[in-house]
Amino acid sequence: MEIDEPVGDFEPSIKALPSFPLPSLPDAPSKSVLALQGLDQALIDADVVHPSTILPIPDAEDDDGGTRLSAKIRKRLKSIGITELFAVQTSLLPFLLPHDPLARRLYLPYDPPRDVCISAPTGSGKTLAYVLPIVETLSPRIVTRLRALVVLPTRDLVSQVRETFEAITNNRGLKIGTATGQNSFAHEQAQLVNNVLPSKVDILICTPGRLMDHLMGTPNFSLQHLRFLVIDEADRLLAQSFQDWLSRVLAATRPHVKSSSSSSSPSPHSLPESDGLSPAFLQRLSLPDIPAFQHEEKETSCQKLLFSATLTRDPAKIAALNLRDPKYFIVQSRTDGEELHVLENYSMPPTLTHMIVSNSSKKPLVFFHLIHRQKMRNVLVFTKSADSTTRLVRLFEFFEEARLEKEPGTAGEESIIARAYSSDLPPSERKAILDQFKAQQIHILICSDLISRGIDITHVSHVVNYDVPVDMRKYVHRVGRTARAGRAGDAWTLVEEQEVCFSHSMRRLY
Ligand SMILES: Nc1ncnc2c1ncn2[C@@H]1O[C@H](COP(=O)(O)OP(=O)(O)OP(=O)(O)O)[C@@H](O)[C@H]1O
Repeated sequence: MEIDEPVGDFEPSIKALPSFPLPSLPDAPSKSVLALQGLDQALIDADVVHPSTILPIPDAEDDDGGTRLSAKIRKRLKSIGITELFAVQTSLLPFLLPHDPLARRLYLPYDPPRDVCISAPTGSGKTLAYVLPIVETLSPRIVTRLRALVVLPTRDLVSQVRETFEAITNNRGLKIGTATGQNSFAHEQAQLVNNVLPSKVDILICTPGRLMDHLMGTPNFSLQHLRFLVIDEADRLLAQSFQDWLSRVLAATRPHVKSSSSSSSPSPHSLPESDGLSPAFLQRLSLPDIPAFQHEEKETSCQKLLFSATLTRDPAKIAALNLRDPKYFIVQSRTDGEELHVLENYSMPPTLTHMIVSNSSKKPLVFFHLIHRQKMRNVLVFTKSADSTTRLVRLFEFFEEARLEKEPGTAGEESIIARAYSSDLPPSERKAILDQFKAQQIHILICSDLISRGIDITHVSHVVNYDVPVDMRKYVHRVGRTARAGRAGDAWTLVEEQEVCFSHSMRRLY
């Protein structure tokens, strides 16, 4: 008989003993939870945008369609063939161009703007994502001050970004300058400042080395009015020291209040006499008659915008930037609950990638065969150095000559033209070669990593990694020269037998 079973009218006198659950291990945290541990909260709170997101730009004058762009800029975009905003632009524009006109002011000393980090695939339109808000915000300015500084790793990228700014401003209104060291220092100084007009440009696009030269050696060159500091290809620039360029630039955007006991005067170039002072820099003046100046805390209005397809997640490097309440945007496809994927991997366009294994002595022939077999034109080829670039061009020309001479049925066929693009060439020749490649007079451009980042040549339909890139980051930027702005493209990697393991493990990490 069971002890708690009622017998007749009697209630059981003994109840069953309570039972306790058997001990068990707690559930292991999910991979995505583990991946988030130790990460910056801002990164965890990132807005993840799907790459296929677009926003049409309406034709009507009085309807911005949610783009937050003025009718003038929308008209300008249409005239250069841009009819919709890409994913990175749809998320960044509303953030940088708030509805409230007060929040779009040039100076926001009491309510400074949040900094922004953007990770989006190669060719996804990051340049316009910062050019448009900068032009919109600065256009109403009355006097010219240096208000937007765009830092890029190479001269080629500086001229490319300048072209984009010029296409949007249509060479009217805002003044755009560049500083890359391509012209003499005195010439650049004369373009940027003079004694009457402290700044002759509203927007400066530059490389970090030349920026440092001007910061230290150009009188009246000041960053006190900066409203935007853009660091494009941020991971590469953050890895470069250049006389500690980043901390010096950041220091130049911030006022350092002079202590009343200090008798030292500011350095000649840090506080231009003839320039009007920005509100935050007013704190540096000792004005005994107006004590309020010293008590009101004003922050610099400079908003930092960091862009890359391979944005660093290294907390130490990000901390060095001293970001203000940063907002992250990540353009990447994911399904719900795939945070791990989002946070651990690089953003890549849907480029088709292939791998061919060959031994090193046959590599030039395999490459030659690949070009002909696939009937490739508009090809960008990456080698490991300027030397290998020159060698490969010679070999290719030699094979091509032999083919046209000896192979039956090639009579009258046009030769395939390959050219080297390397740091050994003078800038004017490099530009001429790039222009010929853009005009499709050169079919194959063979280069080292010099143009693996940022360069936008729309018709590149194939990328060949003749030499395996040293890491995944380089791989992403190289193959990102094709399949840009939603176009088709493919990438090939020639892997030597002894590199197969390395190549596989590198791509598995991706
Ligand atoms: N909304 C748009 N509509 C059509 N084309 C666009 C749009 N936005 C950008 N593009 C074009 O897409 C191409 C790639 O843009 P961009 O060079 O800004 O890419 P990116 O994201 O900076 O790439 P990378 O990481 O390689 O530097 C350019 O030719 C640009 O003109």
